[in-house]
Amino acid sequence: MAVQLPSIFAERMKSLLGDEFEQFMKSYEQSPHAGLRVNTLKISLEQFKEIAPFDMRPIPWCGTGFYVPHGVKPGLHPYYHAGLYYIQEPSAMAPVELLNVKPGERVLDLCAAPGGKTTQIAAKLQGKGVLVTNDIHAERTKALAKNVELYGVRNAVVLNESPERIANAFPHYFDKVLIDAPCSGEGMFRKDEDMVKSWENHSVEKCVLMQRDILETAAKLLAPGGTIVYSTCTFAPEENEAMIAEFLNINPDFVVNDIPESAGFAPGRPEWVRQMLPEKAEETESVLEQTRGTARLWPHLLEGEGHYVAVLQHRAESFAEEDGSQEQGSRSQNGQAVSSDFSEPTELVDPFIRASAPISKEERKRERLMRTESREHNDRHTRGGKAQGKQGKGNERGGRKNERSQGRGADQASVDPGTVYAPFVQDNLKIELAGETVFYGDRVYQSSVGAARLEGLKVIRPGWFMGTVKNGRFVPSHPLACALNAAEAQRSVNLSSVDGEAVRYLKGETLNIEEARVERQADTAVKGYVLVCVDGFAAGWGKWLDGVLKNEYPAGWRWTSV
Ligand SMILES: C[S@@+](CC[C@H](N)C(=O)[O-])C[C@H]1O[C@@H](n2cnc3c(N)ncnc32)[C@H](O)[C@@H]1O
Repeated sequence: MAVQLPSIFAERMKSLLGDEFEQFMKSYEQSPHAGLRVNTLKISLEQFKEIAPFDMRPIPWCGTGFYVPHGVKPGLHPYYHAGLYYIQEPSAMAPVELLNVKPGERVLDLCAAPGGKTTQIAAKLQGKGVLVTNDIHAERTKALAKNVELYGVRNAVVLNESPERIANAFPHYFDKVLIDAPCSGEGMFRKDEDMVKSWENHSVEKCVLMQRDILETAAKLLAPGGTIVYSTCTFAPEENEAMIAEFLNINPDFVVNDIPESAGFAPGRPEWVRQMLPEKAEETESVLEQTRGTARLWPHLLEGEGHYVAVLQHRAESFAEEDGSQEQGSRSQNGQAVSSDFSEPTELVDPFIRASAPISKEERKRERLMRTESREHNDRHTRGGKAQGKQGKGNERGGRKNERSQGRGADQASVDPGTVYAPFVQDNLKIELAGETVFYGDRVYQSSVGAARLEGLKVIRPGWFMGTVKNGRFVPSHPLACALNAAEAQRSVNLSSVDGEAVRYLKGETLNIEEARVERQADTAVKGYVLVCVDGFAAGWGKWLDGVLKNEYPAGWRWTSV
């Protein structure tokens, strides 16, 4: 057997699985299955099947998921850099499928880094609605933000917060909440031997404490009638059926939505709670049987690693009974109008006035405050402010106090970002901006939730990062390019993935591109920012001048393999 399993773990599994144990152990002799999920924000499934550079076989529980053969390295293809797919363990695709996200909804991914499930949710939303994605570990939010950006997500807000603080800012706001909980990781032993090593440190007991808190807080974030999907990649009943039974016991306004036993999904095992945790079983007996409708994904019963998923449905009527009104609901919160649908375009004429919904007095005041701060901030820096705040350049903090602590380069011009952003959009893009334009110092974002809602939170990205004001000019960001398609840019150039040109661009090289190759309308000047595409899919910016395409692909993103 390739993987050395901890003996306590093996003994427990033997006692739980009985006759099935031998089959379970045999699964550890096989290699883990590799998968990818097509990013339908950038390419249709049909189109990807036509151009897929490797063999693929469908994953039964995820319409956009495919197994790839062992030895294939999808991360070493230009299409990966163009964000056409996300490399994801097949079982890990199940929770979002079961969350049943629809375009236009408000969705929270509470434990999200590095972002596999966030990018899956984003694809389901198709740019419509709100996606708030969060992780409590600051370091891990870097990968989360990068994946959100690489996959061309326009309507996401990335936070680095505790669930409790998010619940204060977004009470009963979300239609769907995903909790891909921190867990003891037993289901990943075959895929990642480090998980075996860290199993002792991430003891089941420790994880149970975190999961309990997170689940309880998720209930405060959910809108009446909403759905929570709770998932782990562990087998321990304490973290699975027992956790769900405890939640149902404390929250009688929730029920388990049964997951059909198809595609190799096996039912939850309430009897294991009775066997291993008799006190917990006694305390939760009235609801425990519901956990049979949750799902266990077993490595010996399907082609994927070990996972657990529970779908928890809130009964909307119980919310009205408890609160006496629906006022806290997702569509009318505290009298604040929040742009609820990111698909609603704002007028391009003045992208700084949100046209989608009437805004409250308080919100107007906050927006004025944000703009004033932005100006004050730039003024401070032109007078020689302190460079690079504690949070690091990639982080934003909502609100006055935090904005002050941010810090920007002292060389920034005191220009109002609005005066250079709008002309850039008009001259270089063919899109209607959705959501609210938000300024954080010299950085400009389009936000699906707006600035007021984020006040005081540790915000990594308040929205789609459009660009930065540098020396009085607007410089478009890489994430802006990633989320565009060729038709949305005034100028684009196409590079082929097979003749080496795309890889040279991804490595950061300057390319010679003759004028005729720059796609544009007859009346558009050829000189300027060009959206660089790989086989037609946006990968980054270049700046064209006199037959030379200056490479704007960011250093930290470059292709480093030979
Ligand atoms: C299983 S991983 C998430 C994987 C991710 N959903 C994906 O698909 O890529 C669990 C994550 O929960 C985060 N986490 C741990 N405790 C948390 C808490 N109290 N609140 C929010 N996130 C937490 C961890 O930092 C970790 O990144």
